[in-house]
Amino acid sequence: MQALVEAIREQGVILPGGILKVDGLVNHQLLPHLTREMGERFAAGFAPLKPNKVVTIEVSGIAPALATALVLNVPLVYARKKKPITMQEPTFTAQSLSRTKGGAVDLFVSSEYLGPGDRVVVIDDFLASGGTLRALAGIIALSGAELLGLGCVIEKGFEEGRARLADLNVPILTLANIVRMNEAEGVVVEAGR
Ligand SMILES: O=P(O)(O)OC[C@H]1O[C@H](OP(=O)(O)OP(=O)(O)O)[C@H](O)[C@@H]1O
Ligand SMILES: O=c1[nH]c(=O)c2nc[nH]c2[nH]1
Repeated sequence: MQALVEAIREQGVILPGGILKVDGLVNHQLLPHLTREMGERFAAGFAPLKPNKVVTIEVSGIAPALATALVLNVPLVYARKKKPITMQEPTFTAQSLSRTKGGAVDLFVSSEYLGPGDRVVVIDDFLASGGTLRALAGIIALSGAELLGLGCVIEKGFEEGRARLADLNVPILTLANIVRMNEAEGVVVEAGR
């Protein structure tokens, strides 16, 4: 997605610990036209699989996931990181590590909104180590739903999350790929795959 690649080139900042700051387009401020195109790209890629639900994780996954769900015309379910008292039991839960806040994070999805018969596409903002998507895939498996595909806005190819998720045996679609990033070269980014 060329517009995304250009926005990352313009705004991406390398932070310590191998973190790419893209707060101006994905993680704090959103650019609606860019978000809409993300949704269109994911929807075009996944529509042939006939999903009936999009699943993501709060908070940064919600915008691209909603843009995708709008085009596919299916509901969007987002995993919560704290279980609210409104959430109906039984719930499906898994743990992941937060890359930007540190520490373990619990993810919760209620059986009220995910279960057998659901055909799910997962959308998130970053694919880095793959740990978060692995946790969400675990929740989907626990629920009895079928995972059809994974879509991430930005892949950090050098963290090799894609290879780690290969055993899930589903297509992985990303819109921009960070090949490497360092002080000398800056952020080396190409179209996703
Ligand atoms: O592939 P991984 O190594 O698991 O990294 C990707 C995850 O890390 C971020 O979550 P984080 O909890 O940092 O932030 P968020 O609250 O902005 O979604 C991001 O939103 C992805 O969900
Ligand atoms: O804002 C972010 N920048 C990153 O580099 C990253 N990796 C995983 N999750 C991330 N979030």
